Amino acid sequence: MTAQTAEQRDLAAVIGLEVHVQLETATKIFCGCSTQADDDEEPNTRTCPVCLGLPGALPVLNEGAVEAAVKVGKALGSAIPEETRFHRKNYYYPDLPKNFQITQYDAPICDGGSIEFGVDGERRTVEIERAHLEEDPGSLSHAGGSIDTAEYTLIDYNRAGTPLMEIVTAPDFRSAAEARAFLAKLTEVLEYLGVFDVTRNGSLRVDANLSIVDAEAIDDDGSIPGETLESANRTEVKNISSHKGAEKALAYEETRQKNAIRRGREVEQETRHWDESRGITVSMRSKEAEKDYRYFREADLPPLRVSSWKEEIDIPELPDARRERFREEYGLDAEAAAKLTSTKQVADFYERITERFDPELAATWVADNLLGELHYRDMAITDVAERLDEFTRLVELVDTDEITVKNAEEIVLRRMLDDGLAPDEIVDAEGLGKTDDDAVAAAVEEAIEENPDAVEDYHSGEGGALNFLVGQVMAKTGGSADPGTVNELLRERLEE
Ligand SMILES: Nc1ncnc2c1ncn2[C@@H]1O[C@H](COP(=O)(O)OP(=O)(O)OP(=O)(O)O)[C@@H](O)[C@H]1O
Ligand SMILES: [Mg+2]
Ligand SMILES: [Mg+2]
Repeated sequence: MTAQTAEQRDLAAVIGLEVHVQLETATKIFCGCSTQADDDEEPNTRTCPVCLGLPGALPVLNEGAVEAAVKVGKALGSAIPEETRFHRKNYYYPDLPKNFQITQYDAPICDGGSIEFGVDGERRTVEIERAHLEEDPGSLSHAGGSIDTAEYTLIDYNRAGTPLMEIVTAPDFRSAAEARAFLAKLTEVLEYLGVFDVTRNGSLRVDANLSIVDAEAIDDDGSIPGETLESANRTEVKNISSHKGAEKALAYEETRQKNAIRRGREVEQETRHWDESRGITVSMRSKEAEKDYRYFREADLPPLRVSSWKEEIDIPELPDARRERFREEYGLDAEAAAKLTSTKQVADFYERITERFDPELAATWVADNLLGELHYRDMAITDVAERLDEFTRLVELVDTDEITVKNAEEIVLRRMLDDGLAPDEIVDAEGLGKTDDDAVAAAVEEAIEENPDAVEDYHSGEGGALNFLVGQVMAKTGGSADPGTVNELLRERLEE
């Protein structure tokens, strides 16, 4: 093809993701070392002969990791085969002192599946090719921060042996934005399953694959023939640690590869590195082929049968289903249902509140007031999950008309979060208890007596007079009367 025709070609990006997620277990996948890092821990202290790969040390599979993997498989709709096996993937790199990684190859624990997600107001489904269990390697820190310029590198094996799942998608994405929306959905599902902690540093790492094909090669239903996919040279950007990073790296690769093709150059099939600070991908090495890894069976681990056990492993209601149920059962609109199911903890909190109150009142208090105030303070629902009773009491104070909505929102809720006080303490301290009816009626009488001019203005039809009188009554009651009631009482009294 000449450069001329290359320029005229209509090109499309093809993207597939390999997502590595750390599974939340107490101990590592093949030994008893803890997976929980202390903030101030020293490197290479949470280790033992197994995760250091010392000769003769034998792995023992962690049941908790298998259970978490089965949950992931059930959520993805994967087939979970009768028998699954472990393999050694051989490579020489200091993050794995054994010089091989225990992983899965031809019999992964999860086979196939799919995930549905929304992007730009549309629903998309992406196929999952497989999801397998493996051990996390150690972590490397490159002096100066960048792998391609560092003078030396330090190794920490505390992470080595953390249970990982590699979830591999089909090359079904057509844009970087789609890939990012998928990652958000996947994270949400994993969090609902309770097998994953998104706040943990490095708990999700993405390898992003991208190639460019002729737009004509894409069938009407959006699928791409296998031979087109195979013949397209793809790059794999390794080890991206955020959703946003994955989107940016893919957008960069798309532009870079399209430019190369339009200039008549061939794209190298290679592994690249995402340089976050420079916002570019850089070449690391040519892409290793499967044969380079010399996969063979891990003889130290027997084949694993989960066939009967897997039936006993339950998963919770997943985000889409819960969203739908919230709309039907509680009559919420799409926006409120989405907010209230954004995490499992928020949804659980909301459902506890609805046990006591009208679902709409509960929705306003959780979705608008509570989440809004939490967000403003950089807090999460998990920071208040233990104060459910206090929050229930706050809604009750409003529901039974003991305090005004305004005071509840602007004083009580805010002080609950800022000062950690209980609602009744705040009501007492601030004198927010609504003045009783007699006191309000007395204040109305006083206001009318003291302001004959305003009363006259009211009768001659001046609109502002009533508001003025309401203001007087509110001042007399120290702001604790309900403005609506005051308004009504004044009107009745003036029309007598
Ligand atoms: N033409 C293509 N363009 C973009 N992505 C592709 C293309 N063909 C395959 N892919 C994607 O590349 C990824 C391949 O992942 P897989 O784990 O199977 O192999 P690998 O990357 O060769 O191995 P490794 O796990 O050692 O990195 C999948 O997500 C797949 O969708
Ligand atoms: Mg892979
Ligand atoms: Mg790969």
